[in-house]
Amino acid sequence: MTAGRADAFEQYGDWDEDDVRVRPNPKSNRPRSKQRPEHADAIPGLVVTVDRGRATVLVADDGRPVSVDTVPGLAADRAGTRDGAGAASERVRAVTAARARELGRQRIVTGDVVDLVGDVTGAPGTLARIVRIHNRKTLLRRSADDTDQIERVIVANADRLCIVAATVDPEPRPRLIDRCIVAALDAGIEPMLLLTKTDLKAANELRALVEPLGVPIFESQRAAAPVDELRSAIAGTTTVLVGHSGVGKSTIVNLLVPNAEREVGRVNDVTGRGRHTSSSSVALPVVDARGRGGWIIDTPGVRSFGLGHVSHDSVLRGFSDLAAIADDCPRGCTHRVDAPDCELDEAVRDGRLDARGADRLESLRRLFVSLETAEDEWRS
Ligand SMILES: Nc1nc2c(ncn2[C@@H]2O[C@H](COP(=O)(O)OP(=O)(O)OP(=O)(O)O)[C@@H](O)[C@H]2O)c(=O)[nH]1
Ligand SMILES: [Zn+2]
Repeated sequence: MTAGRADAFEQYGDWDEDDVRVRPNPKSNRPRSKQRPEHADAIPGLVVTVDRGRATVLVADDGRPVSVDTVPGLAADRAGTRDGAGAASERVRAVTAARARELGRQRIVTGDVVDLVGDVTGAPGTLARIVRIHNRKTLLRRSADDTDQIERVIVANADRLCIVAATVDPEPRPRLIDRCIVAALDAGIEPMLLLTKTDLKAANELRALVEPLGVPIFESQRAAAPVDELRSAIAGTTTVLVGHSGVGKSTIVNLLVPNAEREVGRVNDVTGRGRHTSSSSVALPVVDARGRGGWIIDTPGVRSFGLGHVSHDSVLRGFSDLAAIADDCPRGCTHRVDAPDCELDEAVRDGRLDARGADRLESLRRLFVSLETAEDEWRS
């Protein structure tokens, strides 16, 4: 690495991860275009999976960025129900790409919007180069464990995190659900909960735990999965699915995207590596009953959420009503149960927080605890 490249890395190597931090980040105001004046002919694409250094990038034939609006045509095409006569923006091809050297160590993840140069035809055996990663709206991250400050990026640009948990078999792990909620809130991603196997056991306990947080809850039974409701919830968004092995995540993905298996095979065909060979995250198009599109991102490799990178404040910010009250807390207040003169306790006493608000506070404090206790893992 030359000195110049090393400097460039010093300066920009981390900007993608800094990008979604809530605290002000002086770097983010720096113009990036100065560093990357070249590649004016680059075209944008959406990274749908990354496998051993090769990204599969969807590129629209009309050169416009692939968005949720592109999904209906794309899904119809892939399902074979359309003859390819869709609007221009719906014509999409998969391009295999590797990162260009100038990206330094910046990681490319599923959900990234990138700029491509080189052979972008997507023809078999071709390889394009990724020269830029667009600013990320959100970045779902985890630490390797709770003491680790180093963040691993999981998925970029997600709007929602759908936590899939079974009411039984495997036993639900409420602390793990909390951890997922915390990771989502920290990333500015809306959490939602999908409780499966409610035909085997009712969801009451888990509901009671999560409802005060205002997290939307869906229930699914063997013969009655809420496919339409989920598709509507996903429409217009990029929704990441996480869950312990065996909870029924694949079952749901296959219901939401009837050709998902084939898709996975097809995506991997593009990389020439066959199907079912990787545990990488994959973005799949979902269309709801009204024809609106969205993406789900299945994350088979995500087994844990180390929260070493998460602060109390970033969790509190997910609760704007409580955060507004906590503005009046004593300096350095931890807002925990034992915090002296916490304004949130005062608000319960003087009625600013009603019974529901008090429940919410209790749940928030439970989330704080998940920042302070050792990590739990999804391991079967
Ligand atoms: N009774 C019942 N069984 C379900 C339900 N959803 C899934 N299952 C069963 O649970 C088992 C696991 O389902 P999968 O969809 O493979 O679970 P997964 O979360 O993808 O697990 P991995 O494939 O190991 O990652 C299968 O035998 C499913 O048939 C449900 O709502 N009710
Ligand atoms: Zn406080």
